[in-house]
Amino acid sequence: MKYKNTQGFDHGQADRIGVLVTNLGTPDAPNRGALKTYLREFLSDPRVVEVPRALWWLILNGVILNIRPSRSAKAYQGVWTDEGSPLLIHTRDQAKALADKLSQQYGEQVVVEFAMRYGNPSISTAIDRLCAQGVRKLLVLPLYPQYCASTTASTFDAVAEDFRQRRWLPELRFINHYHDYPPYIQALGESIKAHWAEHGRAQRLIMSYHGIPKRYLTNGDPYHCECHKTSRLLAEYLGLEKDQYMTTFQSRFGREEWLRPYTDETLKALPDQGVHEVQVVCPGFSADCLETIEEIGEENRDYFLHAGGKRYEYIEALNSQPAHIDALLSLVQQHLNGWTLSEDYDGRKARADAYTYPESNG
Ligand SMILES: C=CC1=C(C)c2cc3[nH]c(cc4nc(cc5[nH]c(cc1n2)c(C)c5CCC(=O)O)C(CCC(=O)O)=C4C)c(C)c3C=C
Ligand SMILES: [Fe+2]
Ligand SMILES: [Fe+2]
Repeated sequence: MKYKNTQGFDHGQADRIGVLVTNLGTPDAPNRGALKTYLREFLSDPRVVEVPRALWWLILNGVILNIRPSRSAKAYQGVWTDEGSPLLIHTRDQAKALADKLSQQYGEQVVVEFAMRYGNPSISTAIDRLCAQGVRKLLVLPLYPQYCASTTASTFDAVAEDFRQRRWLPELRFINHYHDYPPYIQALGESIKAHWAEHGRAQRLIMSYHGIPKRYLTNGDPYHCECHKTSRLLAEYLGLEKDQYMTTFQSRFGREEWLRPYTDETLKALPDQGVHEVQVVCPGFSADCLETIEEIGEENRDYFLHAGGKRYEYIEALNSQPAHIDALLSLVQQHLNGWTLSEDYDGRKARADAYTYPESNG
C-alpha cells in the first residue's frame, strides 16, 4: 500500500488536538554500535551538514563513522544515567509535565507525545500514536528556542516526510522559535537569579549556545541573530551591563569556521584578561544533554581553571523546572488559539453524521 492508514479509527472516535514535543535525539545506548547508528542518521541529514552529498558520503563513511563513534561513546558513558540518556529523560519529563497541565485545562481533548528527530522514539512513531488517538489537529513544538535550519527546519522535514506517506493528514501548526518569548526569558532569568541567591554572582555571565558553521549565517540563517537577541533580553531582565555578560558558541564539529567567539577559546583567554570567575548558562538548550553536562560542565571548566581561572559554575538548563513548563504551556496555548473548544468539546458529535460505506469497516 502506498499510503499509511490511520489505525484504530472508528466513527464514534473523538476529534482531538495533538501536541508533539520534539528534541534532537540521542543514541539508544552509550556504546560504539548505537553511536554509529545515531551519528549516521544525524550526520546524513543535509540540513545538518551542507556539503555536496557524494563528497560527504565518502567523508562520513570513510572517516567519521570509523573514528567518532568510539570517542563519542566514551563521552556518553560519562553522562548516562540508570534511566538512560539525559536528553531523552528530560524531554520525556517535559512532555509529561506539559501533558498534565494541558489535561487539567482541556481534559482529554488535548494529547501530548514526545519524539526525537534522530533515533527513538521517532517522529513518525509519535504521529502514528497521536493519529490513533483521534488527533486531527497537530501542533509541533521543537524544543529549540532559536530557529536554525539544522534543527528547526530539519524537524519540519521529518514531519513533512511522514506526511508524504500518510493518507489522512491532520491539520498542522508548527512552532518556529521562541527565542524572545517573555515567559521563556523570565524562566531563564529567574533560574539565574536563583543561582545567584544561592552562590552569589561571578565576574561574568557567559551565555553559550550551540554553534553552526559561519557559512550558514552568511547564507541567511537567522540563528546567530536570535541567539544574540535572547542574550540581550536576558541581560536586560537581569539588569546586566554590556561588560558583565558575553555570548559565545560551543560544540564545533569539523574544520571549517563556525560562529565566533568560541566558548572554549573564550574561557581559555579570560583569566589573562583579569576575569577569574565565570558562570556559564546555555539558553539554547532546553534540556541538559551531552553538550551541556560534559562539554560545559566538565571540559570547559578544565580549560578555564588550567588557564588560571578561580571559580567556574555551570547553571543548569531549564529542564522540567515549573517556570519552564509554564512558559511552554503558555506558548502552546497561544498557538492553539482558535483550535480549542474546551467548554463545548464533544468530539463524538462532530463525527456523528459520518457516512459508513457498506463495504468498508472504517
Ligand atoms: C555536524 C554539525 C552539527 C551541527 C550543525 C549541529 C547543530 C546543532 N546541534 C544542536 C543541539 C545538539 N547537538 C548535540 C550533539 C551533537 N551535535 C553534533 C553536530 C552538529 N550539531 C554532533 C556530532 C553531536 C553528537 C555528539 C558528539 O558525537 O559529539 C546535542 C546533544 C545530544 C545528546 O544526546 O545529548 C544537542 C542537544 C543545536 C541546537 C544545533 C544548531 C543550532
Ligand atoms: Fe549539535
Ligand atoms: Fe546576527
